[in-house]
Amino acid sequence: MTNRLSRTTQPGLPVYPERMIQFGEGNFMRAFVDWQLQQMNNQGLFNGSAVLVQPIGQGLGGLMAEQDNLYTVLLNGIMQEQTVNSREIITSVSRVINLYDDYAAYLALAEDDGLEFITSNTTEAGIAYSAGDSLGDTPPKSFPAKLTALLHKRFELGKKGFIIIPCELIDRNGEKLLQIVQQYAAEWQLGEDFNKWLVDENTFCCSLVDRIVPGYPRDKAAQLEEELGYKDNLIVTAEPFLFWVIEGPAWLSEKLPLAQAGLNVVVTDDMTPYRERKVHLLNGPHTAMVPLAMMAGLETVEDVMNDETFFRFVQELMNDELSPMLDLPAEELSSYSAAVLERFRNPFVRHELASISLNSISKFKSRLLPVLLRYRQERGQLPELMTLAFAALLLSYRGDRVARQDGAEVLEAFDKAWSNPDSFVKTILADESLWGQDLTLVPGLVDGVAAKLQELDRTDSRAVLQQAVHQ
Ligand SMILES: NC(=O)c1ccc[n+]([C@@H]2O[C@H](COP(=O)([O-])OP(=O)(O)OC[C@H]3O[C@@H](n4cnc5c(N)ncnc54)[C@H](O)[C@@H]3O)[C@@H](O)[C@H]2O)c1
Ligand SMILES: O=P(O)(O)OC[C@@H](O)[C@@H](O)[C@H](O)[C@H](O)CO
Repeated sequence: MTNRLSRTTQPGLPVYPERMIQFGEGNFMRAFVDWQLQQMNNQGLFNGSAVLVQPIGQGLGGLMAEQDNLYTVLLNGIMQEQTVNSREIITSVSRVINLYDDYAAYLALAEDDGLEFITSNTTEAGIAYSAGDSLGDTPPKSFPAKLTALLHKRFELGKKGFIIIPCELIDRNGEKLLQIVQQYAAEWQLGEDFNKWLVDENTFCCSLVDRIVPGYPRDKAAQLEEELGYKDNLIVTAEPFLFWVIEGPAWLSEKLPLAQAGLNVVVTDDMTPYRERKVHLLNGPHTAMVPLAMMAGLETVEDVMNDETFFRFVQELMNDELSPMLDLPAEELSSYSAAVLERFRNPFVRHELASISLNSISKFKSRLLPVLLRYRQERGQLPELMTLAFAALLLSYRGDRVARQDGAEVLEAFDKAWSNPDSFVKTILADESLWGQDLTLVPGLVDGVAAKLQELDRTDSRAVLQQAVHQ
């Protein structure tokens, strides 16, 4: 029986003053932001830790406390053809506040002049307005309302504002967060002076994060415990690759010297091209491969990459259909695509297709649909592989071949449309609540998707793919 990871079983680990408030204690943030704080601390460039705020009642705060807020990050993968297998005990988290248990401790963060930064990842669902929240709630329900309460307390104390960098994977996340905070400020009548302080004294940045973080290595936990010599219930596995684009003022690079620490971080005044490249060339292929591969019985991204037919599908999708539609230099797109393929091929992390499949309809809408529509518009024909992936997605939402994971309203819309198979494609493509527009108006789309869907339903996805890709 090995000892649990703690400051007692691992004496002598450094302690840093709190400089960042971080909403979200999930796997991603601990392997991304906190891992980067650690790298800066290791080089004596930051000397700071993050105090984590658990944004919903259920979370990892209890487990973190049991381990004195320590955990191990394992980086496994191949980077620039070199194998990376590293492990590190992360000491850059000071504590986790569960604001449902101790709201006073949360609000007290406003008093600490040492705290300069706020980061967050509350999933795509987190940056949202929730009607009914009020300043007196302990706590308010939504993340932006919780943040507004903290900022208001800070303002009342006459202190300086924060540099706020949300990491949620939604477009223009910093602007959206500020907008909702302003909405609460208006609703709660916090006054003109607060509104002015909010904008003048705080810096809301938009950001884009990129690192594949499969999380806790359930299948290898026992073996790792033996290798590490301690038990750690919060191990996070991640790929070595990382990229963080922060749209913000140039001086931020000095305040938060991530790039100086050798980390792949860009501070820019326009993150748009980076966002499009990542969302369409990494997340897009992820979402496209999921229904086709799951219907063929594959389980992980690595399985897809090791299967010749599926690999060709991914490669041709990226090279022939996605890249030509992106407004970036061809060279940059091809080197990014090559890096993505290398990351997908990572033999050390088990990235489950089922986990990527969560909320696939909204993912298709943002990751693939805009490119499909642009292709149709510019080339006067449908992109074959994207159309095939779209058909496979719609078929997979019949629910009889692979498990569906999506919101109740989405599943209801599909069940209703599938109740009449003859008109299914037309009904579902007409549903503006799913796609933000009536897709039956796109010339040829209903027939194109319906033909592929029938083909997939008649045979199997591998056979259909074999016809579609260039052998
Ligand atoms: N895992 C990856 O490879 C990866 C990579 C890039 C981005 N992301 C994004 O990061 C997010 C979190 O991923 P993870 O792997 O850390 O998951 P996780 O389940 O480990 O953590 C989820 C975190 O989000 C919080 N949360 C969940 N629902 C919320 C809500 N409604 N309001 C406020 N907070 C909420 C939880 O408290 C927790 O801190 C996802 O949305 C994902 O898109 C993940
Ligand atoms: O995390 P999700 O569920 O939004 O999407 C699944 C993957 O596409 C995603 O996690 C990528 O691996 C990640 O965005 C890489 O940075």
